Amino acid sequence: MTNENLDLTVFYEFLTENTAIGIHAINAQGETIIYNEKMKKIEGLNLDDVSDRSILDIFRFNNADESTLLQVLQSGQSVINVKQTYWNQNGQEITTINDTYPVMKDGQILGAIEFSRDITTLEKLVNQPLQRYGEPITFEVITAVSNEMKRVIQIAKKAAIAKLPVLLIGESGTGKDLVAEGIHNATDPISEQFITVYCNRSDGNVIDKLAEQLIDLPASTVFCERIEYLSLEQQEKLLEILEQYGTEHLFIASVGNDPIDLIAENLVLKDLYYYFAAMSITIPPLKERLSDLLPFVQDYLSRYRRFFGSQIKGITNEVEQLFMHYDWPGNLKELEVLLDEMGTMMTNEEYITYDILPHHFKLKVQEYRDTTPLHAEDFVIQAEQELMPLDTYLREAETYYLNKVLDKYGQNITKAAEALGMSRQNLQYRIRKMKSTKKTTVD
Ligand SMILES: Nc1ncnc2c1ncn2[C@@H]1O[C@H](COP(=O)(O)OP(=O)(O)OP(=O)(O)O)[C@@H](O)[C@H]1O
Repeated sequence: MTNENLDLTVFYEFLTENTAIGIHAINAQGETIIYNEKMKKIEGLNLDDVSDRSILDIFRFNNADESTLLQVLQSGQSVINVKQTYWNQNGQEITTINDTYPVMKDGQILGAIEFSRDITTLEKLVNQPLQRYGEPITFEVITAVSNEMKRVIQIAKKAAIAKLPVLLIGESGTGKDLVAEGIHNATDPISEQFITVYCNRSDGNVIDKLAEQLIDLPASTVFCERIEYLSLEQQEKLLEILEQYGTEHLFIASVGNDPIDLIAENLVLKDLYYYFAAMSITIPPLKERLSDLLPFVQDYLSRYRRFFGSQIKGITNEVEQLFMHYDWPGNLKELEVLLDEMGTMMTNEEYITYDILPHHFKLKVQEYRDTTPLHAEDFVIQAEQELMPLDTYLREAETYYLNKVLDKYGQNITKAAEALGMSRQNLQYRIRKMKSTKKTTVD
């Protein structure tokens, strides 16, 4: 067969399905026409047995990807080198770099195609140590303002004293690594080394490597992160290690879901669970302990000021409301990644405003923002709503409006006063009045 007669489609199909780059293509109507294996892996879809693409069309894809494709379809302009960190359908943290191009023929747009490079592992190896606190993790560094988190720290302290095996249970980004390191640093005398075994990035024989490392190792803390990602064979090996070295070293393990469910799904060996279960600590997701959110942001920003000499003071009320209503599937890690991302975009702003939020995050909170104009419903007279005295109504309307304007200008009094057509002093007086009224109402 000559090259001219060769059906290249077969080669293109093979290439698409076997490349290490995620590919998602849509036609001019915005319908998915290519969605390759690697993209399914990146998105965490378990659709091996699905070949019919129409089923893929109804699947809820990552919003930001979808919209970049649609955006490119509309504009005809490529969008390249967009770095994104998000939590996929399996709750795994994924970082990708995406290039999205229009597909043109004879001056007409036929569709758009996105190439997604999965850089999760690289990102973790290179950047995460930098995002760390630059100091050993002790319980004091961990944000624990909520009662739930205070309880976690309380049990973790007991675990450090007892030096018993610990199982940390919690979604991705809830702080299991931090708590494990906190336990290590609270042991007395402190164990020699803190070793993390990354089971979720395992190369298949990570436990064999641990076994080699443990020979001649002085008393240390060994943290096996996300044991449910180990093969059952590797879990058996881990059990053997625990039997052999359990009295010498402190072993801590973590799982991302309810361990009983993981056992039922045959993802975790019952005996391995029993080994750790005596001291299990559940770290609730961020959405169930929202009182940790703002203190975490404040801690983050004060570190940011210290390390980078930045001016940043806080977040505006509007951003705070959005943060408090978003459900944070990636928990504090997602919030931290978001703050990192905004940090790189800020120059000399003092407040994080809605405008600074990255596009992908705006999309996530768009529905809430659209359906819930901030307190605006308070000013609409509804038949069933109890009427308030005029001066209360006017005071609330003033508070609402001043806050909106201050947010718009990143809390800059001079600019906000100018926009409101009043002097700085007048605005400052009104802000003070607003704050004292708020205090009186709360007390
Ligand atoms: N309570 C907290 N206080 C301060 N920082 C936190 C807290 N929880 C999480 N973080 C931040 O989030 C990042 C991720 O947390 P961590 O790696 O401990 O989560 P994890 O539960 O182990 O997630 P995974 O299961 O994905 O490994 C940490 O580097 C830390 O900066």
